[in-house]
Amino acid sequence: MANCGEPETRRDLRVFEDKYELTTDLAEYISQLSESSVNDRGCFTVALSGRSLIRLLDISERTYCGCRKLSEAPYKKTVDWTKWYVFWADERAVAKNHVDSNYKLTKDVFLSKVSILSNHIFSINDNATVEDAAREYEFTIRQLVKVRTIGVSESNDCPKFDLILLGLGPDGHVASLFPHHPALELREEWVTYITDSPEPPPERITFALPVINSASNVAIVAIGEENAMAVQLSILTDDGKFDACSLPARLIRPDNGKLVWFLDALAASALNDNNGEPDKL
Ligand SMILES: O=C(O)[C@H](O)[C@@H](O)[C@H](O)[C@H](O)COP(=O)(O)O
Repeated sequence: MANCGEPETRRDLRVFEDKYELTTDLAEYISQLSESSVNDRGCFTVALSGRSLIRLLDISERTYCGCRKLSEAPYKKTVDWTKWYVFWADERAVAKNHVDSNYKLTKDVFLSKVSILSNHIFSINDNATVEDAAREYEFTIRQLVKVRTIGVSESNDCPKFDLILLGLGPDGHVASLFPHHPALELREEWVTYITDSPEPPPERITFALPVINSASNVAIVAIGEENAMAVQLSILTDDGKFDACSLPARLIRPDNGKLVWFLDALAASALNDNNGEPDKL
């Protein structure tokens, strides 16, 4: 069995009535981290995952009084977007204009609405093979660590992103790190690639675990009942009988950073089963 030990972690559990309240708090959380990173380091390095997490940044299908989005007031003016550096914690190996592209989704619903400098947005090379794209992406990140645009971990030479935003799959996958996948065991690579994703498309690049766990802040955002079991199994404490490789989200334990779970009530609905009342906002 792979070495999937589980060190203690600083974790904050935020549960919201619905995805609108979650979106509002997520926007404030990101805005505050941006401000503190820019004050401390002069820039803010953030890595995104795909799908519903990105859509939450620009939730619009229902006007909801009080729902604040990062791409709108007050943040549109208060966030120092020119200091942002944007990366992807995982990306599908498809063309940038392909419907499955996390870059395309992020550009359409978020990047096109805020003034982040285009040369501060680091997407993968969609003309390369998935293997070369992963290698090139790691090389780009290594260059930015050298000049300290991206910080470096105190405990290893890994990049220390200011924030890594992750979604959660019903099988407990985060980024493109899937249950029992050899990619979970990588310790030297910062960025790796897979060609057998159980979810389409099969070819993806993804940050390796040590990079995610070297971040200053990691947020896992999960909504909907379909994620309730994965949330419960990721958060509940147990006596180590649990093979954590079967649920990659359990392996998200920032070494010197902070983990925050953003959950709507449906995604948190199974937490009561084991641990009693979760923290409720
Ligand atoms: O590119 C991807 O597929 C994502 O980065 C992946 O890790 C996603 O975050 C989860 O699959 C959750 O996706 P949903 O939130 O849409 O269920």
